[in-house]
Amino acid sequence: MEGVDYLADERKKAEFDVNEMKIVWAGSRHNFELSDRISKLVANDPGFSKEGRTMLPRKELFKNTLRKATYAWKRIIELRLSEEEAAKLRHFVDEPAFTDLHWGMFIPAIKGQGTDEQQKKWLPLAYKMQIIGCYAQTELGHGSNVQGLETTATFDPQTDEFVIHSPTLTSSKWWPGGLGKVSTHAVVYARLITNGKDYGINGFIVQLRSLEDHKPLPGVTVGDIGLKFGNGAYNTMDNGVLRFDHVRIPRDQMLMRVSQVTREGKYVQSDVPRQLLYGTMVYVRQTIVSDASNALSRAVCIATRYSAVRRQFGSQNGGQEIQVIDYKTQQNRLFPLLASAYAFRFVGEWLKWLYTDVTQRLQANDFSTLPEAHACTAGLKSLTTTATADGIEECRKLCGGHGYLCSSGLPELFAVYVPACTYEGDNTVLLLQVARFLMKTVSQLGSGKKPVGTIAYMGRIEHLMQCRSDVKQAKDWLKPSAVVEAFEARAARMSVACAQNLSKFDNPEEGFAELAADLAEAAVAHCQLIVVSKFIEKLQQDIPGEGVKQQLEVLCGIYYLFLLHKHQGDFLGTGYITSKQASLANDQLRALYSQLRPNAISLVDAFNYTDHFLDSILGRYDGNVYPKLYEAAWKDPLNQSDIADGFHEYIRPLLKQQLRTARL
Ligand SMILES: CCCCCCCC/C=C\CCCCCCCCCCCCCC(=O)SCCNC(=O)CCNC(=O)[C@H](O)C(C)(C)COP(=O)(O)OP(=O)(O)OC[C@H]1O[C@@H](n2cnc3c(N)ncnc32)[C@H](O)[C@@H]1OP(=O)(O)O
Ligand SMILES: Cc1cc2nc3c(=O)[nH]c(=O)nc-3n(C[C@H](O)[C@H](O)[C@H](O)COP(=O)(O)OP(=O)(O)OC[C@H]3O[C@@H](n4cnc5c(N)ncnc54)[C@H](O)[C@@H]3O)c2cc1C
Repeated sequence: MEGVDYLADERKKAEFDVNEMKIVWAGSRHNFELSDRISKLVANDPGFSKEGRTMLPRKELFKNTLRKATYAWKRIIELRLSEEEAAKLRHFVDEPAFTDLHWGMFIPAIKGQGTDEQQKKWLPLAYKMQIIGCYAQTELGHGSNVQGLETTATFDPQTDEFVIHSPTLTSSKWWPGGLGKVSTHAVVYARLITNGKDYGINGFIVQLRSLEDHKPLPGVTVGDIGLKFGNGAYNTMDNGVLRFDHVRIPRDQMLMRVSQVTREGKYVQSDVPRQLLYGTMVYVRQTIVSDASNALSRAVCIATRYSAVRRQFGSQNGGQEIQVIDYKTQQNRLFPLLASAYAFRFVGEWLKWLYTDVTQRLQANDFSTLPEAHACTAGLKSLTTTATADGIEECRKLCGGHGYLCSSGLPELFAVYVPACTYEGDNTVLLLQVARFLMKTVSQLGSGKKPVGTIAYMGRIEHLMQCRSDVKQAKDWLKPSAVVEAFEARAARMSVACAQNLSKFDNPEEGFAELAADLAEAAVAHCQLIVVSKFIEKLQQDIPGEGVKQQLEVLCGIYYLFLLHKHQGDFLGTGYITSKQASLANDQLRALYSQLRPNAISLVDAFNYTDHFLDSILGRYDGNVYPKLYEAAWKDPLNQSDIADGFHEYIRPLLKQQLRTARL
């Protein structure tokens, strides 16, 4: 029945002001109003329909994405949307496209690594989309190891040009999004060679295609790398392959903020750290952390609503069966994911602040916080994307068989999301960057250099190495100080243990390689401490709205107690807690599940997702799941006729043969 809210009873149970929670989730009233307005604008526009997307063959799917991206641009111009509104519109259109890389990496790379003059020349063209760009770093043979890239950019002083060349098959650029079929330009990362000397990697703006007929320019071989995981999903993106055969570009297309090559071919290093070459990656890793809460909350919204609709077992005297959300096992799988979505939201907000802060400092030539910004963006990108990808898959399982249908929205969400664990730095490789930062920090303790920011706790290392938890009863685990100390002591002890083991090796690099798995675990402990601390700090702010703060306290408790339970080996092994205290933590966790249960539906309503954005029959706002699943099945192309195509060729002969066999 249309118009009936099957989840109305659930919504009546809420013990907090959902509208105020929507504002907390959005980050501010302004953000809420912006998201609300733009998401509805997109949902109500048939030009952005998602109908049949997972059924389209690749060519049609891709063309449809081009149509949508162009239509989005048209609406952005017609409605005179600001940059912020335009980014929101692209977000709610919800289809990976070349525009993500144009706006998300090509433009930021020019902004971050181009001189003022270069920005003045290229940015207006890019802002008007008169050129379309991508970020071409990864090669067939090298992705994680940026210093290992093989493409060369050799300066020719005769002509004042760089010659861009792919010397080997493995030097072919491979993966850049938007490269295969759309981009006219790319920021290409190549080894800078001048006067016969190799100065390592630098960025260059290279035109790839004609702006007239879009044909690849002479010396450029470019195409799509082929079909990727999942139906629809990331196949809307033209991840590309690119080879250069001595392609010439003017010298001033080398991005020259970090280093320059003069007219005479002299290499000049600016007084900014070389690591700024990696700045675009830091920026994108930060946006990926913010985006993790979008993806996870979406999956959790679907699984929570469906868990309240779905009933199994326990019917008594002909009454209704039990809602699966009431099973403790379901809660133990679902509620920590709900809590994680909120936790990642807040740590994403904080990371955005950190990124803005480091950017302002860089502009004032203060590079002191760059290592911390790198460690935080790398570590949190790794932590949040791993948890989100695993969480989406868990949500699919939480929806039982129906979660496996594309109409649940979950398979496509997973297929689109899971490469986040790999792109912008493989998650293990990034954790090892955090571990290096931690080992450096431990090695400098006692040198007089005071650790600050997210590693300030290392400054209390003596206390953290010997303190013990003073939790005596389950509710003591609700005290922020008890929790923060537990996570600090665990992280500090794991780092110190790694440092002690490392010191046993004569060659530190050999030791690092041998102990890499332990180091990655220490990095995870450090990153989890950051997320827990930022959630607790959020709760120390003034949070208006009846019951809102209390719900966030419950979520925060679930987040850290679940982590404590899952990693209790670390907490017990480092000797900070006893097995009795671990068991009390688990008692408290169960109690928090019961407190959360009546609020579960309203907590996912607070994400304020439209049905268009969720694109899931199981996650519909009104909970009207079964009729809609039934209706959708009949839209499948296989159901266009009663008799399947292929019946006469394949099924009929088979049946005849069986008849003959039966007669024998
Ligand atoms: C694009 C997305 C945005 C779209 C936006 C559109 C709007 C939509 C609206 C909303 C936004 C939603 C956002 C969601 C995004 C989803 C879409 C994503 C699309 C996919 C994009 C994918 C793009 C890519 O994958 S690009 C390629 C990325 N490649 C990598 O990440 C490679 C990883 N490898 C490395 O980074 C390096 O090789 C390394 C760090 C592993 C090692 O580097 P190295 O060998 O040079 O270094 P060392 O280990 O020796 O370190 C030396 C020294 O440098 C320090 N360091 C290293 N890296 C950095 C850094 N980045 N910054 C600062 N410092 C760094 C390191 O710590 C060492 O320091 P020491 O002090 O110890 O010497
Ligand atoms: C969907 C998608 C979009 C992408 N978009 C772009 C783009 O727009 N532009 C671009 O330039 N690139 C892009 N990439 C490429 C991406 O950045 C790389 O794939 C990524 O950096 C990982 O590198 P890799 O593929 O070389 O992995 P590899 O390094 O080959 O990883 C393989 C395995 O080796 C392990 N490993 C590697 N090094 C180490 C180490 N030192 N210690 C321990 N383990 C290690 C990894 O953990 C992993 O398990 C994209 C990739 C994908 C999947």
